[in-house]
Amino acid sequence: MAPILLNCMGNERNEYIKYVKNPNLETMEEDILYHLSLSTKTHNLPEMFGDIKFVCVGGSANRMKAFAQFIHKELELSGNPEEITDICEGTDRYCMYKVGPVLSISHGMGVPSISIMLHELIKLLHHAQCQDVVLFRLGTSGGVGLAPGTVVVTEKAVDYSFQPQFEQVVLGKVITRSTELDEEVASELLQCSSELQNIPTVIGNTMCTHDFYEGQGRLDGALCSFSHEDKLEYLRKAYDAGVRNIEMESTVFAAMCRVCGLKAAVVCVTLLNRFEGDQIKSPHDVLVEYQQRPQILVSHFIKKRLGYVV
Ligand SMILES: O=P(O)(O)O[C@H]1O[C@H](CO)[C@@H](O)[C@H]1O
Ligand SMILES: O=c1cc[nH]c(=O)[nH]1
Repeated sequence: MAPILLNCMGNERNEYIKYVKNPNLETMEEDILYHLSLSTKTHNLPEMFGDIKFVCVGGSANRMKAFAQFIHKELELSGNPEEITDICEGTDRYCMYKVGPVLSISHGMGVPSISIMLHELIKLLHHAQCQDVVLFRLGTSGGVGLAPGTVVVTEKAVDYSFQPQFEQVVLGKVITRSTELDEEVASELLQCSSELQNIPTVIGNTMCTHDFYEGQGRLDGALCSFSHEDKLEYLRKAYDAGVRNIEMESTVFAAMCRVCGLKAAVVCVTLLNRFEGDQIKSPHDVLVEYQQRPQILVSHFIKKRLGYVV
C-alpha cells in the first residue's frame, strides 16, 4: 500500500511525487523557500501552483515578465495581461509570474544564481504536487558559426571541455552529474520551428561557462591572457565538438532537472557570431526581437501540447 503523506497544508495525499531527491525534506515541519519568498506554512502551494504544466526560466526579470504577458495573450486567458503580479515581490532576487498552467521565472546570470532558484523551484513543484511538468530555459547566447538571431535548441549541454557533464563541489568533493536533456521535447521543438516563419532554428550542443568574458574566450574583458589566434582555435575546437552556442546556465539546469526526473529543454537565441567578434553591437530593437524568438517557439510548443493548435 502506498504510504499516506501529509501535503504542505496538512491534507492527505497518497503517493510520493519524486521531483525532490532529499529525504530530509520529509522530516521538516516547514520548508521556507527563502529566495522565492514562499513557505509551506504561509502559502497553500498546491492551490497556488498545483496546475502548473510548463515552467519557463530565463536570466532577465523583464524578459520573463514580457513572456508571461505574451503567453497570457497567446492562451487567450481572461484578465488584463498588463496587470499580472510578481508572486515573488517579497524578494528582489527573482521574479515569478503564473499564467494559467505556465510559470515564468527569472534566474539571474550564471550557475550559482540559477541553481539556487532551481532548488527552490523544484521543491515548490514537489510541495504543490505538480505532475508531468516540462521546463524550458529561454535564453540568449553567443553563436558559434551561426548567423545572429538563430535559435539553438540544445542537444547536449556541455562544459568548457565539451563534455556533457556538470561538476558541483559538495563537502569539498567534486560530484559529476550528466546533463542529458529530453530528446522528445527537443525534437518536438524542432518540429514547432518548422511550422513557424522567421524563427531560424538549429539543434546543436550548448557550451556553458562560468564567465562571459575570459570564460567564453572574449578578447574585450578587463583581463585577457590569450591571443586572437588562441581564441579562434578554441572556438574551432568547440565547433568541431558540435557546439553551436555559448551561455552560462545550461549544464546545471540540465543536470538538476535530469536528477529530479523533470523533462527539460534549453532554447537560446544567438546575439552574435563569436567567430566574427565579441561585442554585441546589434541595435536594441533588433536584440529585443531576437529575444522574442525562443518565446514564440516555446509558446507554439505549449499551445500544441494544450490543443490550441494542431
Ligand atoms: O539571456 P540569459 O538568459 O541571461 O542568458 C545569457 O545571458 C547572460 C549573459 O549576458 C548569461 O546569463 C547567459 O547565459
Ligand atoms: O555571447 C554571449 C551572449 C549572450 N550570453 C552569453 O553568455 N554569451
